Amino acid sequence: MSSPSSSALETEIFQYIDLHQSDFIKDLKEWVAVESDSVQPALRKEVIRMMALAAGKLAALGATVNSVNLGSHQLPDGQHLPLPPVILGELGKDPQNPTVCFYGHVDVQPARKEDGWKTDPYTLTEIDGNLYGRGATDNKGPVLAWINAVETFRALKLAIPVNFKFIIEGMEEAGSLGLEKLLEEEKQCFFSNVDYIVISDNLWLSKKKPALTYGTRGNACFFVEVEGGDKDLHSGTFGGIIHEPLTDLVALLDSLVDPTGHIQIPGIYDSVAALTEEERKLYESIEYDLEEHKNNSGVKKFLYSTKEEILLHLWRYPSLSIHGIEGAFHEPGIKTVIPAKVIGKFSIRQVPYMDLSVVKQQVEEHLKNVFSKRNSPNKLKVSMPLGAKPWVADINDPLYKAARRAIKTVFGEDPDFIRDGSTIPIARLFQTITQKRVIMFPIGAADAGEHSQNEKISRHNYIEGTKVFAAFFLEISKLRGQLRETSSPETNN
Ligand SMILES: C[C@H](N)C(=O)N[C@@H](Cc1c[nH]cn1)C(=O)O
Ligand SMILES: [Zn+2]
Ligand SMILES: [Zn+2]
Repeated sequence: MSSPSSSALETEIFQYIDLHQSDFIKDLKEWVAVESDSVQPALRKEVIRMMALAAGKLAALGATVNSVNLGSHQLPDGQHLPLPPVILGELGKDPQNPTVCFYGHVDVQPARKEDGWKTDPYTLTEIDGNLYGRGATDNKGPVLAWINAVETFRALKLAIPVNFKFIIEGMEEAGSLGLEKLLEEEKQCFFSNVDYIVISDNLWLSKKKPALTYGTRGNACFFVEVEGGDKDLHSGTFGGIIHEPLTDLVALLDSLVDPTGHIQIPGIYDSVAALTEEERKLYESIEYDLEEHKNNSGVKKFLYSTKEEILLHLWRYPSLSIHGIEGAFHEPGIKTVIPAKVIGKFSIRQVPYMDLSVVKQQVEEHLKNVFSKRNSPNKLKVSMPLGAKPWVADINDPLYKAARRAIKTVFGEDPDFIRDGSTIPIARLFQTITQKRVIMFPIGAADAGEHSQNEKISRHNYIEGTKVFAAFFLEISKLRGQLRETSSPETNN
């Protein structure tokens, strides 16, 4: 065991991390090579293979690993698919030490080279200090950064100042299927001695300035199905004499949001929390480069032109996005067909205090109303296959202070305290079911390209991210006593 003074200890740890960069990148390359896409059923076996790889990595670290079988789930076509196991890992059981549980996911969004990737999405490739590959930031890189930090303590034979627990899943991108039930089952067991849950699955607001996240939006995902006859038809033979399902669907989708981004569903904004003066001030002090964000997105113009309006509309107002149409012809070239059945897919990112069941009812009523005015004989079906609630934390929590100090040590500046427009479905459930406080500690930069082509993590963010987690462990150990004294989390809306 080595017991140098705190800053000497940090130096020793950071030097080790710098010297082992290539090993850490090699591990990320191995993980990115697995096409663990949880969205496409045909790739489920790859997700399961990825879970085994992650379990092996934790076991090699010395952790006790339990891969919990979650059974199977049914797809809309009736097919049953096995759910990947959830990994529950544990390392260290010193009752004097705080216990921190890290949550992450190792499934990814779909990616194909033909979508416009510069490099093969499943071959981690370094170009100009950036490591390109699907899952590099979302979320394999951050999961490995946490593991690398633990590994560093072990390799240096340092006393680890915290007990670790890990919960790693493989269905986050598909809505964390099966995880809620597991939390219910484990709240008195695996989670009973956990002091905090840490998630590193979102982004900074800037390319360079680190951030800590204290809120995310929820997401209500909808399918709207319009069905005509039982088969596709020739548009020359039937075009002009029938009510076309896709025409109905386009009208329905068009009724959802106006060109200014305002959602057209009656009542949808009724429960949105009013903006407080304190909040507005917080927004004013955040460093945010609108032009940089625009460049990251590749679009020419945003719907709003000031920093405050943009942040408000990303973080604390709802938004509606249309994602796709199943059943519509989408290949290159011409096909003069009238599809028999089409399913529109859209989602509403919701915020406190919107209620998911009310949102569902408002959407259904609105779509039925628009549809009824078309006098179409086609069949309309509306469903909400996924509903995740928003999450908000208290930035005065001691763990946020510890994270802030770790960031200052590694990056030399204080973080921005931000919210995030995206959703981590399990965050809110961790709070409500396990009654544990959750902190979001991102290491990905704003230009990481999550869910997009050419997703990446910079070498800098991956390596400094590993250091910041190691520094965080040391900061957490200084909180001894404070963690359990504070009250349990508020169940925010
Ligand atoms: C922020 C996180 N990395 C992420 O990408 N989450 C997804 C989760 C989700 C929400 N609805 C369906 N899946 C997201 O925000 O889209
Ligand atoms: Zn993610
Ligand atoms: Zn994602």
